[in-house]
Amino acid sequence: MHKESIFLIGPMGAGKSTVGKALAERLRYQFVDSDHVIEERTGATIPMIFDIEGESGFRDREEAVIDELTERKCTVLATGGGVVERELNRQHLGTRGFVVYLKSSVDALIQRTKHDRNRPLLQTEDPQKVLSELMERREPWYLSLADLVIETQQVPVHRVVKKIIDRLERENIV
Ligand SMILES: Nc1ncnc2c1ncn2[C@@H]1O[C@H](COP(=O)(O)OP(=O)(O)OP(=O)(O)O)[C@@H](O)[C@H]1O
Ligand SMILES: O=C(O)C1=C[C@@H](O)[C@@H](O)[C@H](O)C1
Ligand SMILES: [Mg+2]
Repeated sequence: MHKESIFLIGPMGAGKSTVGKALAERLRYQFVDSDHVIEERTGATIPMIFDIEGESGFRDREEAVIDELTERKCTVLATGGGVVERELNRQHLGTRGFVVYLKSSVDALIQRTKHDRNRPLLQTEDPQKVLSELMERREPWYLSLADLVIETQQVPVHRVVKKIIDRLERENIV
């Protein structure tokens, strides 16, 4: 099967944006990050959107952007960690491209995100608890959507990219 675009899914801090950019460069694909597109189109940061419109306002914007971006060809799409919350997003991701789940432990995710204020859901007393609860709900979706699961724990970004490319080439996806 030849699927033309690569969709990266996984929780906050999994490395979707970082890995996605490097992967797109290696494949000579376009890179697009749905969180960035939402911010550009809204003219506001994600924390501002959450403040003003709530999470559901953000999810509505995300759903519209995902519908559009999953139609693009030869693209690496980095999604937001909560993209799997909406059924329509799951349908589009699952039917329009090759889905890679970047997997990591909650501990590693916390380490990677702890200095970053740009993730409103983690600006709480106990981000570890919040992230664990989110993972409990979301991981079954990540796993069921994934054509490929890549462990990213203790693996530097360039090695994650190489692992993905090796699999894509071996399976004749790119
Ligand atoms: N494999 C890795 N090893 C170590 N650090 C990493 C790895 N992948 C990403 N990081 C670092 O973790 C942080 C979060 O990465 P990134 O922003 O790419 O995550 P994300 O999956 O896009 O998160 P979000 O869903 O919030 O957009 C960054 O500082 C990045 O440099
Ligand atoms: O996990 C989440 O729900 C989110 C992840 C980020 O990528 C952003 O999309 C936003 O901060 C929400
Ligand atoms: Mg990101």
